[in-house]
Amino acid sequence: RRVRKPKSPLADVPGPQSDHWLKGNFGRMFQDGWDYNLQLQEKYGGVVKIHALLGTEQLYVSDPRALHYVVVKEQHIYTETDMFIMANKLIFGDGLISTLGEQHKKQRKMLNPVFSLANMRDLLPIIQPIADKVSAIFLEQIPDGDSKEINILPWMSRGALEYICQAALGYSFNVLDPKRTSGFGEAIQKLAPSGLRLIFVRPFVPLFLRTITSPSLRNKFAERFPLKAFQDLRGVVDVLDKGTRRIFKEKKARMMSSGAIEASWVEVEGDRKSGVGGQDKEEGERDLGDRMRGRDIMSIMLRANMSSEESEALSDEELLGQMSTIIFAGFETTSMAVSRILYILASKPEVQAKLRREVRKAKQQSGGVQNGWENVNLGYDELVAIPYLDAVVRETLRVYPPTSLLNRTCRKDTTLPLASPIQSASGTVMHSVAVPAGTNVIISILAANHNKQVWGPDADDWRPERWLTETGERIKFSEGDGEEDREGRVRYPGVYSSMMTFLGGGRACIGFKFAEMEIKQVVTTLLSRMHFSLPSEVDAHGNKKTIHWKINALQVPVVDPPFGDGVTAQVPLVVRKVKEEDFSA
Ligand code: HEM
Repeated sequence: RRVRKPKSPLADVPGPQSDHWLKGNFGRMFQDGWDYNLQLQEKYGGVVKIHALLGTEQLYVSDPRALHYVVVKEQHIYTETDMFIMANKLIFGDGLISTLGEQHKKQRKMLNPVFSLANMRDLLPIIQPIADKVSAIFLEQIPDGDSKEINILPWMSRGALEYICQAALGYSFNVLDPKRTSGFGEAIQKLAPSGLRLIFVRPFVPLFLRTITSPSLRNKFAERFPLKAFQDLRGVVDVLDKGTRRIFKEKKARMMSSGAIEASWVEVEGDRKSGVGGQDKEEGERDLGDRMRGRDIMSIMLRANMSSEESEALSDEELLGQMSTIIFAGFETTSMAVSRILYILASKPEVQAKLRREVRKAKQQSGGVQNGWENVNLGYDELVAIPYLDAVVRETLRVYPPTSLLNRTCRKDTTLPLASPIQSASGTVMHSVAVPAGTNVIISILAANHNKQVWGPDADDWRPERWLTETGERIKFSEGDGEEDREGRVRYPGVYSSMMTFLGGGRACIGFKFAEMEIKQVVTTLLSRMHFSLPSEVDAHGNKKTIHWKINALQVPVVDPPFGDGVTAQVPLVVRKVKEEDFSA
């Protein structure tokens, strides 16, 4: 007699057939998967059954009410996957992205105020010179009265790294000067590629490490693990760990010796006064102690921790874990967003001109234009108050979210209610989906941000005006709960405006205000001085040089053959000094 295979608990959830015995549907989803991801939602609805690695089944979720359950209402049931937590612990130590439950909550409680508006206002003028430096690097390369094609991607990436290192650690690692970059700066730049190469093997690596309970034995195994990407990553992590530990020790010692924990900032005079650091400093590294005056995230965090109740304070290991976590989380995401905005502006000259006009107006109104309006540095409130800039940034982050897919594991049998019913595989109408414990859930930020029922029939179009009233004011949006609002529209539980780019709930992006501030500062600085356009090169067969944005695990912009190899990440744009006509194109 033939033994019947037991029916899968997800059997009735609609979804595509598997494409491959090993990769399931992951090949199409994670490699240049833009169309595939959007079609999944269009064809099957807000909850889709997909085939993951080795024939396992997962849920692919973009319905607003279902996502409200996953990230807010039942976030304790849908936790980060074991592999994610384990791999992050190995890489970053005890930071926010490596902890769960009460420990994670305690860390968030300590860290949320560190990213307050007041701290952002304080940080902005300190990091303005970075945008000025990037702008100077571009201008130096352009011959007088001419233009030049520049691959902006590495500069956006180096700029974002400098931003996050200065803001997080109060240190410069000179990454904008490739000849003098410190070992620490180089290590972080390698972190993203080796981390990404590991995405496909990550599910298996920690699985076997997890079975080893002794930490020292686990380390021994990790040391000998025969995979180059894994070993590269370990080398990078080692440099990161040593660097952050050293800086942490210096700051803590300074703070203890100054005894000014309660002060709004601690006056530090670098190595001279504290007598720590200095001797260990690496080539190409600069302590910004005097300029930062304790306003960097690590110092703010240390002060907050020292003055909090013992039961609420974090251990030194937990504080340290936050530093590499914040640097990693805030680096490639932001640089990809700025690159995407500049690419869009290059392809839409009329939008670029309008934005430049708005920026000029804001800078002129801000005053102090004796040295030229383009050199005026806007304060935090002035910068975030430019409605069109805000609309361009938000619309880019909505249509092209830098992280498009996230993973969770459901820990207890439960049910996902839906805002929009779906048709089951057997043809019935489903208003909710039963989710058995152990099911992996993919949160599709991309599909959520393109949901036509929420964003309208033109959801796929990049249209900044959707964020503005007819008179150009900013429309006010509130956080959603997956229910209908008074106008009958369902909203997502994103940190703001129904947008899932920064997620929502207890594990939402803690650095979203910082990210938006940085993006806006870089864009306004560059746009005030330069004009960007797409490459116009054409080969003998009439093929035009084009940039193609692949959606893999992260976004990867490449140049299609014959001009590029279709693999190497790059964004070549034609750059020249701004002219009067560039305000009215
Ligand atoms: C455009 C830029 C950014 C985007 C799109 C973005 C997006 C996200 C998303 C989707 C998550 C949730 C990840 C998950 O739960 O698996 C997240 C978490 C996080 N982000 Fe961001 N992020 C950005 C910039 C930043 C910056 C600049 C910082 C730091 C200054 C930062 C720090 C973090 C941290 C620490 C977490 C972990 C939060 C937690 O688990 O409690 N991010 N981010």
